[in-house]
Amino acid sequence: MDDVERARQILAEERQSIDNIDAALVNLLAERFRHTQRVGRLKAEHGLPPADPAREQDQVARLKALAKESGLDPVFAEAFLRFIVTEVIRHHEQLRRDDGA
Ligand SMILES: O=C(O)C(=O)C[C@]1(C(=O)O)C=C[C@@H](O)C=C1
Repeated sequence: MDDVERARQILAEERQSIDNIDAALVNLLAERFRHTQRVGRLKAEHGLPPADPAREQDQVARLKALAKESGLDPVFAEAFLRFIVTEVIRHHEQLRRDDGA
């Protein structure tokens, strides 16, 4: 096997690992959103605010520490969490509107 062939084989193996990880991430995100939908319904039913900035601060601090330990860029970890939480809050606000309708 020549060098290029070997490189192609490694590339294919790495891509298989990446595909597996992407599938796990999607499954985990779906599971997270199932929980946040329950939280959103609870908040809508009881008139609680969709966003909780204090809770978010704790989550960001915890995830940044975990990211550092794992060798992941903590700035990226924070941006990723904020991206998800922004979508969750949008869902919560929709549930609040549905509940009030
Ligand atoms: O914990 C909550 O109160 C949630 O609504 C969940 C969640 C999250 O996605 O982690 C979303 C919005 C809040 O601002 C804080 C956290």
